[in-house]
Amino acid sequence: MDEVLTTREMAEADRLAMAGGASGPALMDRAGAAVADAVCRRRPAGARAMVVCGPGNNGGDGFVAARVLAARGYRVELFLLGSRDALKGDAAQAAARWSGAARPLTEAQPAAADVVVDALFGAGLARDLDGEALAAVERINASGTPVVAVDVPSGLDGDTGRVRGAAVRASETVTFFRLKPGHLLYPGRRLCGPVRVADIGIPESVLEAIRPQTRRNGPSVFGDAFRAPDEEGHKYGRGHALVVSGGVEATGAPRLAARCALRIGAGLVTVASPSDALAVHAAALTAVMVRRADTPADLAALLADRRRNAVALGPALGVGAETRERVATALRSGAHVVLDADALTSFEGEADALAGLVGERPERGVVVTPHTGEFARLCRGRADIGEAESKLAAARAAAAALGVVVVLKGPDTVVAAPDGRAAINANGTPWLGTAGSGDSLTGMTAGLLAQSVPAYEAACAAVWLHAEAGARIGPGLIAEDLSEALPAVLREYFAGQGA
Ligand SMILES: NC(=O)C1=CN([C@@H]2O[C@H](COP(=O)(O)OP(=O)(O)OC[C@H]3O[C@@H](n4cnc5c(N)ncnc54)[C@H](OP(=O)(O)O)[C@@H]3O)[C@@H](O)[C@H]2O)[C@@H](O)CC1
Ligand SMILES: Nc1ncnc2c1ncn2[C@@H]1O[C@H](COP(=O)(O)OP(=O)(O)O)[C@@H](O)[C@H]1O
Ligand SMILES: [K+]
Repeated sequence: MDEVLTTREMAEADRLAMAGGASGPALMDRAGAAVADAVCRRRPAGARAMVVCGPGNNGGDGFVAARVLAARGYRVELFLLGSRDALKGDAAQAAARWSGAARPLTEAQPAAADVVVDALFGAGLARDLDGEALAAVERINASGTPVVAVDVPSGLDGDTGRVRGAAVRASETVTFFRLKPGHLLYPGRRLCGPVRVADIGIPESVLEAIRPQTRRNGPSVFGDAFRAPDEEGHKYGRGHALVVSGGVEATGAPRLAARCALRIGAGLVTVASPSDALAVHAAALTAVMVRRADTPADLAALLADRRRNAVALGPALGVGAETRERVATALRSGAHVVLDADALTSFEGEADALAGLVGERPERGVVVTPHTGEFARLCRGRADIGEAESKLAAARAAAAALGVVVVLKGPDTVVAAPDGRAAINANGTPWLGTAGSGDSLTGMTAGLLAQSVPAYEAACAAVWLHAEAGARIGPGLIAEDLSEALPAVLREYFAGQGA
């Protein structure tokens, strides 16, 4: 159920279902009935339901919902953008079975209704709203009346999560068969409200032909790759993560990362520290080890020991030539690499230089974990990435250009692999927006890479487990809590695998 379909893929699912014997009107009937069910959960029979319909099949779903609601005793008024005669195909058939009036959309007064069904535009939204449609959306949003949106809130682009001119602010959304990217990407996610995915009779088997490349992030994405340790295993079988520290005034971030790397299961974790910070780290760390590394050559010497199989650089490391050299050293070693924060900003506007270094050792995993600001700096000058139509498209383009797994962070973190796979995360909490939260994610990623989880799955697992830990703590969360919340999160995760 975690596949996410683009509007084009959804149309293909529809086509394949019909080629396999499903009928268009039957699909539309189930879609409209699912919308009516949502209205019934919200308001009792007898309530005033206003259905606003557009000129395509989204409007067709609205006609079905109107018919079902009227039959269940609701007082239904239906308003249509355009004329009834202009409706085509399944929508025309659905309209023919609606015995009530279809009044002009300009007359719709949503403030007078108990609930609005928004069936103006769905997957077929082709341009920014204007004129009558725009005015109707503005009236709906000003009314304060609860809204059940059909497929997507009208005006929301289902592929990008962006608003085209204006969009309905829905109380809930009923979509069909699978989620679309716009339900998960902001601002779309907020405009949808809770999203219900209705089964309308499209068989699962259509997915084998469509092979969707996008998923909602969760254990279905990474569960096969991240398993509990083997019964007869030992710490050396769970890898050794190295976290590179900056100077004495910047030791907290790498320590947060190191602790998370250990908590998520790396067998050993070492902080590589410059001399001036050694004593600070030594005093603050117990299970995590400390080794001296003043120069990039020192780092290279530590990484020459191939048992140190994952390295994280960036948190509080400082921006500049020295950090670039450390990044180059890490990328030339045999270790898997996570780059965050200053490690990425040190390549500001030079994504190609970073891609060149990555390309020297294509066999090992590299994950970058920028927030939006770091991403924009790194990709400055790359119009193909900067002007991408969505966060999802931008992360994918960057992953392909850099040859790395990109974790583009935020409330709707996107993880993208160079081969086109992508996952959108949705289990977080705004309480994660706190100092050191990203450093913790970097550490979790390194800890999973150390355990030989492949880069894409490691990134997806780290993002999901980090968000899960954050959501469990919620109000009052500080970054130190994240590592401490992991044991309970991991226990449940492994229990879910039957481990
Ligand atoms: N696929 C499936 O499996 C199933 C799909 N189902 C349903 O079908 C929906 C998709 O239907 P759809 O393709 O007919 O598109 P839809 O969203 O109704 O809009 C197209 C119409 O709007 C118009 N229009 C567009 N933008 C506009 C604008 N800014 N301002 C004004 N007009 C604008 C556009 O006009 P045109 O661009 O041609 O001028 C055209 O007339 C989908 O969301 C789901 O609800 C379900 O029944 C279950 C099975
Ligand atoms: N509103 C939010 N909802 C969910 N997750 C969030 C939200 N804001 C931030 N986060 C998450 O918190 C982390 C913040 O990372 P970052 O900005 O690098 O923090 P820092 O640099 O302080 O460590 C990221 O994993 C991000 O996805
Ligand atoms: K809609």
